Amino acid sequence: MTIRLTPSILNSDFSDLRGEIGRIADAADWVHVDVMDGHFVPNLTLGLPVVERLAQASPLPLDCHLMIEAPDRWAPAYAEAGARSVTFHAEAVSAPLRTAREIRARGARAGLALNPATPVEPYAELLAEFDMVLVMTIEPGFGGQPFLDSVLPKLRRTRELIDASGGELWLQVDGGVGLQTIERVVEAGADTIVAGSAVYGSADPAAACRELRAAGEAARPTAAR
Ligand SMILES: O=C(CO)[C@H](O)[C@H](O)COP(=O)(O)O
Ligand SMILES: [Fe+2]
Repeated sequence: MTIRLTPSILNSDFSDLRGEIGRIADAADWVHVDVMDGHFVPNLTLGLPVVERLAQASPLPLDCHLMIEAPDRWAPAYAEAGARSVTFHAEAVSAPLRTAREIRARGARAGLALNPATPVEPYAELLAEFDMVLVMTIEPGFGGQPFLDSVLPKLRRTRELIDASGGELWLQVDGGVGLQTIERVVEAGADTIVAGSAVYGSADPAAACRELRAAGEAARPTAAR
């Protein structure tokens, strides 16, 4: 298990997204793009036309986190727009298998996101259809919220289910992850780390990425090193 860093541009300068991604290009693995529709979450960010242009302009592959209603209808279009990973919420989707298959058929990785109060067990049998599970460690909608320790048992349980499935799924955490919390999530089994304000709240986002990666690698469970 290696640590993958997928910094979120949610709290970056939206008037210069290409430049903001450029600041982390040498220090991160992917860029996490938070798509919010003002309905599934009480915040509105950006949508398909912006993702399509970013996919062309970004030196890093796009990891799109869809916080939208009706992902059945919209998620495949994000794969077509060039996102290399498309994650939709379990709470919003009607047909998770069909939607995951439609994302994969368009050449992107398919992710399933779980809000803090959503259990993972009902999805255990579906994991083979996905490439990633995203465990939210805040209520989605806004960056800069405090990390919810209460989600850690579910994170551990998700790691167990992924290992038992024999699959190669990535386990992503999103929300309130920074130098103070990364050790906890990596010890609990996360291998793919979203960090928004911890990266773009820093004067040197690339240095913040390198520090986070070092702290994450140091916390990796011994057997995984
Ligand atoms: O999905 C999100 C919010 O819903 C963001 O990815 C997340 O909040 C990142 O920001 P921070 O690290 O500051 O919590
Ligand atoms: Fe996110």
